Amino acid sequence: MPTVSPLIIALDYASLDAALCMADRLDPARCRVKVGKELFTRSGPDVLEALHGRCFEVFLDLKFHDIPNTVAGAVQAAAEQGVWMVNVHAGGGRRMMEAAKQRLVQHGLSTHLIAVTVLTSMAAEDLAEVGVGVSPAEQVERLAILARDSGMDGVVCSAQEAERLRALCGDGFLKVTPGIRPATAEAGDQRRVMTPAAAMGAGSTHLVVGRPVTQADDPMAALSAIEAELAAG
Ligand SMILES: O=c1ccn([C@@H]2O[C@H](COP(=O)(O)O)[C@@H](O)[C@H]2O)c(=O)[nH]1
Repeated sequence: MPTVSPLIIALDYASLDAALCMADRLDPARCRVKVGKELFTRSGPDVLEALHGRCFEVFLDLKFHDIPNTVAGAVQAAAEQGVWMVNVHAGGGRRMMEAAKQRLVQHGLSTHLIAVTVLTSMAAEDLAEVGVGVSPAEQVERLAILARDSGMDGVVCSAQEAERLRALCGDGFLKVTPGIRPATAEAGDQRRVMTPAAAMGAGSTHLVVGRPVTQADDPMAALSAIEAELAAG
């Protein structure tokens, strides 16, 4: 039975064993899990098989960004391994996103396909350094509209932009938000952050949480505290 929880726990570990050690403490009825670049580069597809075997729905967060044909093939490969969600960079452009979507449709694959807008680790000054002279909010909005018009099921953005995107793209357009930080947690390298309850209130559909749970002294207590915060609204 798929979970109704909005929580996606980022399994950012350097080995398959360490990731599965955490997964074995988590309950697939209470959260989904995310496999990112470090873990996938170390473990390869074995990690997907192991997590699926434990009944988790998996977000494969590899943020594909390449020419359309290459990204379409990568997205197809991910979907054929049964992942619940996969992503590309919206900055790859309309033709890249359309090719990826078309490939899923052609092969009858129902994996959610979303696009990264502006990384939650980036602030206005970071954007300016790479030649983007508008605010993160404006750039997110621009890329979210492009992603929607290119057939994406949603975007990765910060919760700070979720309310605006809900108004622009509707409730059904997924707003997957990393940069989630309980009030007492350190931001670390994240720049556009929000607490779990505030993020849901702003219109996030899914909350990606990594270090506040995985690096906590008591990860399960940290997860329970987030769930309690969400239940209290
Ligand atoms: O814009 C983005 C896109 C992806 N991420 C990923 O989410 C988690 C966040 O982990 P924390 O430890 O909670 O900061 C991590 O795997 C990132 O690669 C993101 O943070 N921002």
